[in-house]
Amino acid sequence: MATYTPMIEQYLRIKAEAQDAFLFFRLGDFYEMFFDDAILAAKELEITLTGRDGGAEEKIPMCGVPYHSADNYIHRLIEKGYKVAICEQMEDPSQTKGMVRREIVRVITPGTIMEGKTIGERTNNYIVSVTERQGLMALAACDLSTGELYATSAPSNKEWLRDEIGLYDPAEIIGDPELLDWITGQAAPLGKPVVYTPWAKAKEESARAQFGEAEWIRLEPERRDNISLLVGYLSETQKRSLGQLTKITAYEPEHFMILDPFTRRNLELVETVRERSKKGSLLWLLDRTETSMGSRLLRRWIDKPLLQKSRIEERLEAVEHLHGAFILREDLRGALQDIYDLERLVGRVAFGNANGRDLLALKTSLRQVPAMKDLCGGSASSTLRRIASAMDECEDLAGMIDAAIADDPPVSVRDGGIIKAGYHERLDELREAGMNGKRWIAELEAAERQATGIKSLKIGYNKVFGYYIEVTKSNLASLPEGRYERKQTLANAERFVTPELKEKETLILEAEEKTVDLEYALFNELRERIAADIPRLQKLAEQIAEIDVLRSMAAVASDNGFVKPKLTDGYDLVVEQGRHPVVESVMKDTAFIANGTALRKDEASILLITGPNMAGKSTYMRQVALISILAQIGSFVPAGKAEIPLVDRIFTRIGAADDLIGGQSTFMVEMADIQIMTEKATPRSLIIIDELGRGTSTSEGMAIAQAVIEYVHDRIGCKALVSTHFHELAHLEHSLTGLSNYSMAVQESGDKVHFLRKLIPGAADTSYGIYCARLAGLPEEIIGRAYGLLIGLEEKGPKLTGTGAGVAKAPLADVPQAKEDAGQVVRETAAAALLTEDVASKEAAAAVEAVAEPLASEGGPVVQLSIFGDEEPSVQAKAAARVAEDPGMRTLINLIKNADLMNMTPLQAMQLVNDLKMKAKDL
Ligand SMILES: Nc1ncnc2c1ncn2[C@@H]1O[C@H](COP(=O)(O)OP(=O)(O)OP(=O)(O)O)[C@@H](O)[C@H]1O
Repeated sequence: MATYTPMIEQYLRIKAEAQDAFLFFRLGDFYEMFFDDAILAAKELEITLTGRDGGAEEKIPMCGVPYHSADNYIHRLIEKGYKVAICEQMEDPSQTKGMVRREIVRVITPGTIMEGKTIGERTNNYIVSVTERQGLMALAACDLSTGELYATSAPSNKEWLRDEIGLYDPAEIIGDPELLDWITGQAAPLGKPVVYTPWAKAKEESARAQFGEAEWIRLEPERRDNISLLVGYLSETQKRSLGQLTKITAYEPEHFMILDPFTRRNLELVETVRERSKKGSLLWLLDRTETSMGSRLLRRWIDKPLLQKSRIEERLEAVEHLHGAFILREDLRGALQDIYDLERLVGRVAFGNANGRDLLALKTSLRQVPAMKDLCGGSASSTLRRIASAMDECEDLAGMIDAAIADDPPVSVRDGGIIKAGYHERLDELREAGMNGKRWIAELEAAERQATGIKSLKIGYNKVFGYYIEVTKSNLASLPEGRYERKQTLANAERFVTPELKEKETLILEAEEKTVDLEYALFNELRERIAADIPRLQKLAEQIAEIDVLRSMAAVASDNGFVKPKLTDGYDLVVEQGRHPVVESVMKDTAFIANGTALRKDEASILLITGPNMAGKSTYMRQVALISILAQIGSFVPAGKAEIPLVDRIFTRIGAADDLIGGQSTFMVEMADIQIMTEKATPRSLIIIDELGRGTSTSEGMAIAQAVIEYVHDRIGCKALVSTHFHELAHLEHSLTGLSNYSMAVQESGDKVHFLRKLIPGAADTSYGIYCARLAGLPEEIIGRAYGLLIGLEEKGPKLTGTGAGVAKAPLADVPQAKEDAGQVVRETAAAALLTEDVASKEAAAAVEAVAEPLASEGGPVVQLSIFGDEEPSVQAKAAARVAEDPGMRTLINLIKNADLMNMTPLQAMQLVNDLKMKAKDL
């Protein structure tokens, strides 16, 4: 064991308390790091790694950052997902004999950081704690910088937990290790890198004291447990009062529409799928708020659309009035523009790091409240009047700040200049003494100049020598002997002091020191006084945010031609002239084509939408979901008219987010989503599936698509929009009474296709996939070849399926040649497979034939099996005969033959497809 110096021993003792954090160990004007911390920090922060003698033979790795610029380094580490423990000197080294006592004063973690650019102004920064006890899962989400704390719980269900966590987009998650393990293993698209800390130390008593007995006992036991844990973690890391946490906003999950993280991403509610930017999302379109608090609240509303009609209508009522009152909107905007981020200001007041400028910002904000209150109080909206009447103007607090804080206070609270003259008698006296002293010095300077005749003589001040008389070398001869004591020699001047100057200096410096100390004490007193009123300020911040959001929604509605939706308790969703709000807003040169939607219980609750690529299917389906969400957050909607039933959950299965999922195949993800949908959807849900079944072979994909659609129709009975490339599924309209075929209209002219973006009744018969490939700029050679292959395939298949019926219509000059080529390739491939020694290929080829034949003869489902064409029949027939002897093949054939399709449930059909696949694999 190495023996270290006492200081390194002290370091190691303290480091043991903060194993998972960088320990910033204060040594004079630096924070130093040692050992592994130093090696890693030097790399992460790109600072020099040095060594220090620490008593052992080898030097200890060390690096450090200056105390004054530490914040910058701390934020860089936090951004990279590390924690930083700040260890300060707890005693004045000049007054201490031996080693200075040091302690960790705060552990800064990604989820508890209060300031700096790590936390976006208009976004929350949450730490989430998760627990599970006796079949119940609980979650609490806390933003220390704003003082928000949300709590909820539900019967144990990991998907629920994942969805709920997704809403908060936390920077840090603490709690039960098993739950954390599961969450880390999830592919759920959490927005930013998350720090996970298993945590089991609860502080129930502190939590109870923090929120008060009345609030505490109202909470369910599992929520109490969870919050006790969170408070345990916060007090252990923050080591100070958490005065900004004044209330717990508990909520029941079933009061809000459920949107899983994939749906939120697919619908680009708060960020876009590709760039993950706010720009281009629904939030971006809706966010015309003036305050950061408003912006954060709007996001929470989008995250949690309401399910209670009365609450939605309350919001709609306010939006409607603001929509029609341009002047009121503008007046409110004017007032809101001068309101700072009250929530974060209050957070800093509670945390003890608010400065003079923060308090001035608080005062300026509070000064706007009376005008807002008047404007809302006098409006025609009962919702706005209700908010206004509950608003506390906090005039007393604004008055206190106004009386105390100077008009232009410095950033630091320790250097004086922060308190106004006239606020405190003793302070005024001390300032006067200081001023008098300075005046005396000015007079002395004039007198000395006169007495010595040296015009350039001046009296100056520095921290080391205090006040001095400075005389240039050329004038030294004019200085009388005796009275002047030499203190410092410069290149071309000498500095002196006199006894009377020293005496005055003591008086002046004493007065200045006392002034600064008193100012600091007075400032703290005021800050604490305001801290005692935090709940009032937080309530006010909420009301201002709400007005800001309602005003913003009205402005968006007015500028974008939205209308007020009619909410119903019924089933039917009927939209006339609906538009996709974001796509419409970014379209510059062309107009967005509006489309209606009618999903009715007794007519069509499922729309099966076919149509070419690029025709606008995804846009249309997303638009229906967004209109529902907008209506349920209390916003107007982009439509001519809309009747919206309350939707309890929106499921989306849209390919765009697939690239986010690591480790699982697109198809498996699709199936897992569908599985959750079949389990969780209710008749009040809305399902949106884009290109169902596309992740697997055409035949299986189509079978699954049909089975799923039937299940949604027969078992769930909810509203659904399904787009598909499988035009064959159009026949479902005959067997499913609640399904209607629709397609996106296109117009062909010459070899061009025009997308009309209009939803029309009836199914489409082509995909124009290759046409779209050409639009995307693929080389003509590939396009020509693809058309050729397609035509070759079409002519050879047992039945023409899916894509490409329209291809023949495209008059491409090189099609005949391409077709010829394609036929040749197909022939060669089939022949090669059968004639080589590759047994697997031969058998596969024959198996295809063998399976196809009985299916065709029994009129079973049509399968796209056109890869071999009908050349070389004798070779294939021989191979088929050989394979038919195989017992495995026979089982497979029998399975298909005996399948009673008419009496199968959709899930049984899926099971059958799966069994077939397994059996085929074994062959
Ligand atoms: N109603 C509309 N009015 C005007 N332009 C539209 C409309 N709908 C879609 N578009 C434009 O068409 C483009 C393609 O739309 P979308 O992605 O919805 O097509 P799609 O049919 O889903 O295609 P794919 O099957 O290839 O995904 C959009 O990016 C948008 O710019």
